[in-house]
Formats: sequence, structure tokens, C-alpha cells
Amino acid sequence: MSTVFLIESSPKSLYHSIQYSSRTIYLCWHHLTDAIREGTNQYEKAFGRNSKDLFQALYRSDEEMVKFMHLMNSIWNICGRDVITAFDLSPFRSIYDLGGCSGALAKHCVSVYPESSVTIFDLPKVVKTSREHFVSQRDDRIHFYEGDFFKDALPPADLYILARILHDWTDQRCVELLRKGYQSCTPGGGVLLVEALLHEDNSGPLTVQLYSLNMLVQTEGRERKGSEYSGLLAAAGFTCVHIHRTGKIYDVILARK
Ligand SMILES: C[S@@+](CC[C@H](N)C(=O)[O-])C[C@H]1O[C@@H](n2cnc3c(N)ncnc32)[C@H](O)[C@@H]1O
Repeated sequence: MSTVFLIESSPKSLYHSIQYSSRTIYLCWHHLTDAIREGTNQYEKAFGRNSKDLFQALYRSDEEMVKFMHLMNSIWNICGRDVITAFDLSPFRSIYDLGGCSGALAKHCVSVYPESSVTIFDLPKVVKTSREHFVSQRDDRIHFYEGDFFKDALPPADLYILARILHDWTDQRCVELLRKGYQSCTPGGGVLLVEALLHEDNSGPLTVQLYSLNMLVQTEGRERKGSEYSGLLAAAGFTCVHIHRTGKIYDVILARK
């Protein structure tokens, strides 16, 4: 067990995830009571950083950014394939992974769908680090795009993947982003949401309830139910929405134009 999940060099290692949890995330959890009272994240108290720009606070140094990228990367070595195969994505040839970070999901995607290409769209310094340290130049079906998905236009694509993106943001910002996806995707195209879903009666799963508290202490968002994501997608214009619970940590929602 420890050889598979704890040793840093193991392909399924959770080493970076555990390090980030103990050295960064728990510092926000120390202020959980304040987070619940105030309904806001706790960067100011934990790190003396204003979180008006959430990812500027998260990436307060290059070192912190790389640690975060390793954290994001590690989980997809365990359940990335389940997420990418939850629906048949082969009809989507041009795919943008919005907030694609280290490119872990992009790699699974081009390996499962050899006819598709995936562009990792992320903030400029994340894209540079992803290109230099996470994605091999031999992956010639993986491309990069530096941008801000709230400020910049989205390049047209058949499918936009948003994996663990919406849970960072308020409903209003989610609809803003989904609407951009709706307007920019090709006819018949859509968005693929990858998130941990709460049960419809909020009774669990316990891990997702804990993730939601984690979102409270760290972000502007929360974990949601499938019906809540359907509501956000409908508000952005999407009518055809399919929800797939994988039975693993992350679930998948495909919405088509
Ligand atoms: C929670 S991480 C998810 C990363 C990746 N999708 C995954 O599941 O491993 C959020 C990602 O969104 C990116 N991001 C945040 N704000 C952004 C913006 N305004 N424009 C583009 N990317 C952004 C971050 O740099 C980060 O890579």
C-alpha cells in the first residue's frame, strides 16, 4: 500500500497531495470556525494574503504554484481514466481543457481518443510550467493556450472540459464561464464537467461534504448536487444534460449545445 501511494516516485503516488494538505490546506482549516461564521475563505488569516484574486493568493510564489500543480496532477493518476471514459468523447475532435493545469487529464484524453487533440488553456505562468515540466514534447496532440477564461474570449472547440473548475466559484461566475463555453463551442459541441457530486438530499457522500468545507476555507465556491449543475448549465443555455456517477471520487456531466 505505502509503496503504491506514499513513495514519491510511484505512478499512483499521493505524496504531493499529502504534503500540500499538511503544509498549505490545513493552515486554512485552522480557521474553519471563522470560515463558517463569515462564509469566506481564510487566506488572509492563514497566509496574510488578500484573496480578492483567488489564484493570485493560491500562487503567491512560483514554488506554491508548482506544489499546487503537483497536487492537481496526482489524483488523475488514480481516477483520470474513469472520468475520461465515463462518456464516449470520440466525436469531439477539438477539445479545450479550461484550467487544464498540469495536463494530466489531457494526457488521458489523447491516449483514450487518438483522433482528438487537447489544448490546455490556463493562466500564462501555469501553462509555461506545464509545458516545461509536466507534458512531454512527444505528446504532439497536446497544445497550450495562455489566457484568462473570465477575461478572454474562448477559442472555438467541439468540447470544453472543466475539471474541478466550477467548484472554485460562485454560481454567478460559473454561469458566466459556462455561457462563454455555450457561445464558443461548435454546433453539437458541449462541455464536460468533472466534479465530486453531493447526493440530491445532501446526505453525503461524506468525502464530498468534506471537500465542500475545503472549498469554503480555500475558494469562492462549494461542491454541488447534480441538479445544481444542471441548473447552472440551463442558465447558460445548455438543454441536453447527462449526469454520470462514476462510483469513484469524481463524477462527470456532459452537456451539449
Ligand atoms: C482547481 S484547479 C483544477 C485543475 C485541473 N482542471 C484538474 O482538475 O486537475 C483550477 C485551475 O484553473 C486555473 N485557473 C484559475 N483561474 C483561471 C482563469 N481566470 N483563467 C484560466 N485558468 C484559470 C488554475 O490555474 C488551475 O489550473
